[in-house]
Amino acid sequence: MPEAVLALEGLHKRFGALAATDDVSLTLRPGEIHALIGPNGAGKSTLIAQIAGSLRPDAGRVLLGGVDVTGESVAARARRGLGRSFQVSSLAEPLPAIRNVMIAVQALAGHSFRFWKPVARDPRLVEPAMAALERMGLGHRAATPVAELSHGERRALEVACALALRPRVLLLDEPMAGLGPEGSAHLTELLERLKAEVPILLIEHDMEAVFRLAERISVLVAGRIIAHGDGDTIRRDPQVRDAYLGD
Ligand SMILES: Nc1ncnc2c1ncn2[C@@H]1O[C@H](COP(=O)(O)OP(=O)(O)OP(=O)(O)O)[C@@H](O)[C@H]1O
Repeated sequence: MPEAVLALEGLHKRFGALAATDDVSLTLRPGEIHALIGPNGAGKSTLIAQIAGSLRPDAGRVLLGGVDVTGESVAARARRGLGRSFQVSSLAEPLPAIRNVMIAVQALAGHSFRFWKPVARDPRLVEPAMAALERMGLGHRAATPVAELSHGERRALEVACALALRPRVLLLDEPMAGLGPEGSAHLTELLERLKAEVPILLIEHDMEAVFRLAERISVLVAGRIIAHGDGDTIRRDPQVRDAYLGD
């Protein structure tokens, strides 16, 4: 079995008396989508914050490519290849799609871009930004301001911004949120193609997308993983039906 690109080992996080994360362990392997599902308040955001580095666990470890990053900052983890998209859009509305991706590329490259040539024409920014847009089916929308993109195109653009940082692991927080069935089906197709290149930890409420995309699913309820397995195992699990899926 290939080594996990991301591993969570026994993560605990308490807020006062509440165990928001209660001994959570999971792995993400190359080439897979591992979905994390669960009802509102289950602790998904708390868990993501511990993976990304904005929240320190009380106990347990986060490993990226086998390296313990539990004590590292958000920026240090991003430099190690942890890419993420956000539940709330962080795009610059008036700017063309490609400029948003270029800003992400520039952030990765840091200071090396100063005083070289106008940023807007710099091939070191334009080429990787265009490549990321094309991977998300947005090549033809490069020059379009974000404000004119559809909701589905914006979600795809957010993933393109994360991809431009050449992540080894992608953390996607509800990428289907607010998309209709058509938009969700389109993004599902794009993610299906993407997973061969970048393994994805997918936090998602859209169960059709989850069952279609995920090799493995972990179900989080009240801070604990109550079930883990492939789609069929999760669908049939009586505890999961009770706590989350219903009949
Ligand atoms: N900073 C905090 N201080 C105290 N309690 C918190 C804090 N952050 C989260 N919680 C609590 O921890 C629990 C888990 O919350 P969390 O936001 O992680 O769940 P979630 O699964 O992401 O929910 P949703 O799907 O609604 O976003 C909730 O009971 C929440 O009220």
